[in-house]
Amino acid sequence: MKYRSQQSFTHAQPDKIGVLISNLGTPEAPTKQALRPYLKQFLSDPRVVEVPKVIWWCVLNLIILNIRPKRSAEAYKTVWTEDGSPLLTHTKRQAEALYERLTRKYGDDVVVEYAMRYGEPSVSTAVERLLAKGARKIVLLPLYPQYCASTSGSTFDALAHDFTQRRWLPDFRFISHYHDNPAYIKCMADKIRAHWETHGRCDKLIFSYHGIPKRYLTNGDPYHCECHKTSRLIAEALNISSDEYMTTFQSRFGREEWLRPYTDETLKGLPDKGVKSLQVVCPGFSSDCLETIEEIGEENREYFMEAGGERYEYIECLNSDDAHMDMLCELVEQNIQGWQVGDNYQQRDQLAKAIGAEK
Ligand SMILES: C=CC1=C(C)c2cc3[nH]c(cc4nc(cc5[nH]c(cc1n2)c(C)c5CCC(=O)O)C(CCC(=O)O)=C4C)c(C)c3C=C
Ligand SMILES: [Fe+2]
Ligand SMILES: [Fe+2]
Repeated sequence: MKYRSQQSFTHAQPDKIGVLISNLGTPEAPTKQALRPYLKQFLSDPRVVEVPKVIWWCVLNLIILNIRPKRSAEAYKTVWTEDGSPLLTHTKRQAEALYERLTRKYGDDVVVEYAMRYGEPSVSTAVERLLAKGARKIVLLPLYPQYCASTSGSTFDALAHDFTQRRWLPDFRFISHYHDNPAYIKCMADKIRAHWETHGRCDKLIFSYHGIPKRYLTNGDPYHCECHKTSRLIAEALNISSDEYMTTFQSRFGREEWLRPYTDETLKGLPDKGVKSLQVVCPGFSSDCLETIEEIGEENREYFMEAGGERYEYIECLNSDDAHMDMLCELVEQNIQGWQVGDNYQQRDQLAKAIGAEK
């Protein structure tokens, strides 16, 4: 059979709403062996690396996959916990917290799953779980506040690809971004304000976002603009002026030019300009992960202090903070408007009886 059927379907099954949250993905373990397949899957995605296929196949397989897994494994070792990868742990907790909130309001008419775009549980695994639980309407929420084709777009591709092999397509909704959602901006501003209340203020606040090749911006990706808009809105909510904060881009990969200013170069240069104390926050990451804990929390701290900085504080991501989970729950609710839960059940059951096809 070319198309997979809905194995679990019976006429007596009410329609449920399936909420699928996702994040980038992470290796199975902080080892060279586990990094290789993870990086291969990730960096083979044409949404991530937009380079002609044959050229990129050679670069990836002959160079990068022979060097990078060892280096990345060392970095992952520094953030790995007893529960595993921080990104996976936070995403799991977020799914649980979201489920708790949604079931409080909608009972068992709503089911929640989480997925990793690269690695496990994959988008297909999560979809299978949602369908098995009776989801007939699916809302996909990639946990990237700012839209980028390489992240949010790629997650959409994975979902769409999964359904190319299924007979029965549910109703879909896709939350492509929430970079200027007032509740998200408030969460970020409150998190920073709470940090100020316990630690006081520094000379500057740095908003550091994951970078992308500059070429993607010039080819029309809205990511750069959305990052700047997020920073501006958070700054407005905090009532700080444009000389009290900066937007920078981190995690450069490869040789081509990425979005500027680069976080590492900026931090190395600030002490000479008289900026001796910094607070750094990463509004583009909904969960702490390698790129925030190790790169911002450790590596960039060293750059700044070695260049003459005196005080450096990293402000954690929203993770599964109550305020963040309330905000994400509200976002999901806004996007399931008009979907009546369990609505088709009775009609379908009556129809099935009428045609004698009851199961
Ligand atoms: C938040 C949005 C992200 C964008 C945009 C993004 C783009 C992007 N990333 C790479 C290459 C790598 N990224 C890696 C890790 C990583 N990236 C994101 C998020 C975005 N990436 C996260 C959340 C993580 C951390 C995952 C974790 O397990 O904690 C890595 C792997 C680590 C390493 O070897 O450095 C690579 C490689 C490219 C090329 C890219 C281009 C658009
Ligand atoms: Fe990345
Ligand atoms: Fe990094």
